[in-house]
Amino acid sequence: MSGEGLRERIRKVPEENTPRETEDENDADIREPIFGPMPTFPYQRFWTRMMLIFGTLLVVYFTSNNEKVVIFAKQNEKLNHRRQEIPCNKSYLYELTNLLGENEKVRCGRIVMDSIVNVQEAKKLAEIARKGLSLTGEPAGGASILDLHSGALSAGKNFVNLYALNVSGLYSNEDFDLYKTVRRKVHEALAFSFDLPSEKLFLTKPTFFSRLTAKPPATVHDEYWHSHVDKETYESFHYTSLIYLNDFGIDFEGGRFVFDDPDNHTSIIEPKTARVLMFSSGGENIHRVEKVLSGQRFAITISFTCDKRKAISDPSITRFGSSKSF
Ligand SMILES: O=C(O)CCC(=O)C(=O)O
Ligand SMILES: [Fe+2]
Repeated sequence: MSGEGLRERIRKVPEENTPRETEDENDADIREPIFGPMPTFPYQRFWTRMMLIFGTLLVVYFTSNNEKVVIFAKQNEKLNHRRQEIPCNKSYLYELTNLLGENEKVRCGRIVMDSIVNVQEAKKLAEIARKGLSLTGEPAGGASILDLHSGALSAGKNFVNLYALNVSGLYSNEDFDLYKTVRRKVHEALAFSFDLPSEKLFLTKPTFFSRLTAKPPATVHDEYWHSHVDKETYESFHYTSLIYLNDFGIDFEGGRFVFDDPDNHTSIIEPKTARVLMFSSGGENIHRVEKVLSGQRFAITISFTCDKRKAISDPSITRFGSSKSF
């Protein structure tokens, strides 16, 4: 077909009152395909629609917030040693390498161990916490703490010094011995798990019992549910350990421990009596505690540093003889 002829046909004006669609159809009739007929395949319409739907689903998947929740340790399971190794935050790694020397490999991550502290020990620790915390009356709400090292004890919006209260017979020698025994076990387990010589790890402050309730907190400092990095909150921390002293889902509702990881991923630890959670305290372990919805949640935070200058010693009953302020 000559080019002249083709132009002539395209120029052909449709008849008056002919609807637009018809016009196109007419055009299609007149225009002969230059490259031959369009290829077709069986069920073409079906497959085209399927591809459209699939494409839409893909777009929705990649633009949605893609939340992923993993229960790292369930309340009803007993874990010997569950670990997750993660890369250390840069500044944390730098600080630890400076303190430990190039020969020590700094390892970061999280570990849950349900068998290094026994249930009986955890129950005794819970009793120590309850007795001390009850001295200042009904829970004010939010988080209350008792620090046997400094004597700091929550009292409403303030703290009082437990050792200045002169409460005779509150604790026995055995209570302090138990505290030390448990601290040593955690110290050894932590050093072993993070591949560090235990003499390069020191107890540091603050190390404290906590009680969390569903009541509104007395001050913003008692709002325990905010995401944070322990190294930023408590400067001397390099490794954090927590021993849970009662049970999620039995003694209290809510109050699960949550690691907030990149890409909207969260990893959850459900508290259970005698469960030990240990983790590196740098920016690789952003975490929070969910709000307690009912009941009272008890735990003890035992913290460790690799900086000898920040070391503290175990608490002792002799402090009851003195009223030194904290
Ligand atoms: O009680 C817990 O499970 C964690 C508390 C905590 O993150 C903290 O005291 O820094
Ligand atoms: Fe924390």
